[in-house]
Amino acid sequence: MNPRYRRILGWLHRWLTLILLPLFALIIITGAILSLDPILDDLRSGQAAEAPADAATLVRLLDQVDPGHRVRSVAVEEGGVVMLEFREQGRSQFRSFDLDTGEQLEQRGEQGDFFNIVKHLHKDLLLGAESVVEIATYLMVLVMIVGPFLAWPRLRRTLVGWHTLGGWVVLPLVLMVSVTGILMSLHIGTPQLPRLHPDDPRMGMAPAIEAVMVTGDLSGVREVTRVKNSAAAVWGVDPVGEAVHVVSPHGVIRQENFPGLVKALHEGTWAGAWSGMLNLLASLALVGLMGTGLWSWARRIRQGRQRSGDEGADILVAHASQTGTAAKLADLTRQALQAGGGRVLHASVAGLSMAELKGFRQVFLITSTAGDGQVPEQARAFLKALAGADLAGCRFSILALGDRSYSHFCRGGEQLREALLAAGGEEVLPMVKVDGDPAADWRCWLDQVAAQLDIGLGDVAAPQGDPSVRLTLRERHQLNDPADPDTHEVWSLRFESPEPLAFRPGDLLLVRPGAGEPARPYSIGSTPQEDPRSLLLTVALVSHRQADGSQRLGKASELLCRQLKEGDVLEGHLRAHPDFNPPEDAKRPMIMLAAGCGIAPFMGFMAEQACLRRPGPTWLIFGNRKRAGDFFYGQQLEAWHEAGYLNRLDTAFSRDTDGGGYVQDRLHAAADELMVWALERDAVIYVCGNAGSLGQGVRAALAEILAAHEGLDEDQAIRRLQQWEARGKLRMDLID
Ligand SMILES: Cc1cc2nc3c(=O)[nH]c(=O)nc-3n(C[C@H](O)[C@H](O)[C@H](O)COP(=O)(O)O)c2cc1C
Repeated sequence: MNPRYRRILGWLHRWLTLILLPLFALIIITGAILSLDPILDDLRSGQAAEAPADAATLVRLLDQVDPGHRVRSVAVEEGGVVMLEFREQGRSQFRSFDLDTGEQLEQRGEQGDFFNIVKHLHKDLLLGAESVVEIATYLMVLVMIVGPFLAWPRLRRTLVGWHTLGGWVVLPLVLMVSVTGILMSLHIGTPQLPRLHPDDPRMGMAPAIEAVMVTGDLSGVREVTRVKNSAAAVWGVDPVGEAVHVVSPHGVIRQENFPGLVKALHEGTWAGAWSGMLNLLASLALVGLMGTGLWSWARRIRQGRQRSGDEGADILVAHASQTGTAAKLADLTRQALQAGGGRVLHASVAGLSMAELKGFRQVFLITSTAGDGQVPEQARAFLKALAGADLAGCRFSILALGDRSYSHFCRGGEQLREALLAAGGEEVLPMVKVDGDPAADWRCWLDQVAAQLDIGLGDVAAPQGDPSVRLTLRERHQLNDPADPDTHEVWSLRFESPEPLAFRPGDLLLVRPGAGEPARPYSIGSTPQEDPRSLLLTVALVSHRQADGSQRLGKASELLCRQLKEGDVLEGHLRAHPDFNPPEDAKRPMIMLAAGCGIAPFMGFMAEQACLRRPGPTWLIFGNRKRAGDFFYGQQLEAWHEAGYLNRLDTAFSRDTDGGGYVQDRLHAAADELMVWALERDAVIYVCGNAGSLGQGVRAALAEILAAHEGLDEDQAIRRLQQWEARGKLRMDLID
């Protein structure tokens, strides 16, 4: 379906239910209670007699036992027994009598008033507001009809899966109950009753039967019930056959169709207890559908909002981090300030709105610099939003992490500072720039922060530095086809450490190609679960075209791909990258989107998956140029797929005819499935590859798919993605 229409329908389905929830719930729950009436009726009445009672004998019995005309209903049962319902002090009393002798046989009490009150609540909210109930019922039917347009029924063991399948299965039943309610309110399919007045005297049961005997030649009676307070319906046999006569002070009308299929369907009386149970089932199904729908909606909102810290905090510690250092320091800052008595919230800038920023007494921002003097990927949208923002009154301080060996030292921090000042923010502490290991500078800055806030510090945990490692190159092989000039030169390298290492797949090995050279991070694509001494790297040879047309190779990648020989030793540092490790919850599904050497960390994710037999499902979309020339680790990936460790494997080879295009094209092609994984199963989406092509393409594709699926406009979808990023549901490890 056209995404726009689907968006509108999804919006209607959700918001009508949310807005009218109390009304819907009241109508449905009272309906469920009322559907118990025919069930209880069936249980409390004995077997209906095959032969009707002689009308004259029944009148005689009624005259004898009900001279005051207090009986509300009469039912003729097997064995010459007549059950009469008396009304006494607002309660129903059921008494059975022998038809011939008039002797009383049995007596039972019943909460008659209860059903009456519930019925009125159901019909007019006890306020005479019939039209409100009618309109709510129309809208409820609209919500029901829209449901099936939003998703096909498929067996999926998720909350929304059950909601969708359940909605399809019970649709005819719930429509029957609600549409018949509407028809009744429109008097369609209901019998023509005599015109009754509110002050009409109430017809006694015996006079009603007598009236039908006179006008309709009634011979036998099966049942007499009350109609609209004053009239009575006499069910019996006349010369034409089985008949119902409605008797009022205005006369007798023989009914062909009483109470009519519509009413019988709505009230569940067309097949006694069975039809009542069907109606009860419909009501319970509606309660279940509302419950599952609301729960999944609330869960999605929660998914987007999670942050760590205090509710109603007045101090914000925000981070903008590429490889996790700033995030770790920001969390330690939060802990220290909280322990000192501050009410502190820690969040990534990715999920922060401008309005929110102004709500804090003070904002402390820890940011690193990435790429070639850029803000980290997760801060790009934030930086853009600052451009048009009014942050007058927002008091901020920045700790900028960096490395002097890069040409734009701490440029990321500088850019954010300039943008905050331009938006009217007030800088409280002068910006501190950190070169390399941030532990000591951060500790000094933290003291300044505490002094500025005038709060003490609790126990301050020292941030762990990056441990150094000595690795021996054991094996290196080229992943792309060297004979194909269309492919990039990419190598797979296996290193060995003399002692076991503590790391996780997705952590980084920092490699400094020479003294004074900046360190370059490489994702680790192996798992200590398989071998804690072994590190797998996937490295693309970087080459820049210089002004004179010659090629210059990236120093770190040249060292790894060309200069290092098998058996050579490499010194480096291990850096934890908690934002890009497999999810802590082993059952949580992972969606891995990789382009080119972006496959690097996922080899480790998958190795761990296979080693630990992790139960969470996995889905990899790998993109490159040519299947024949650069399907990196293709055999291994297919083997994992066949063995069931990789549940779904999609490929996109952009230069092959029918190769599947780009990763984002595969996302669009599998949009429905993607939403099931992301929204219903709460999968984590990992993206690794080039920032420009893969990063932007995937971001745009996810926003479009989310917008169409969730009924969001473009801005809302982008904001939702930012929230996903802020809480680690969408994790990007991109290279400029
Ligand atoms: C790929 C890469 C590019 C970097 N570019 C710069 C830079 O241009 N200027 C700078 O001062 N620091 C640069 N750094 C250093 C980081 O800002 C620094 O290591 C910081 O502690 C990382 O923090 P994070 O883990 O929170 O991203 C770069 C680091 C990496 C890995």
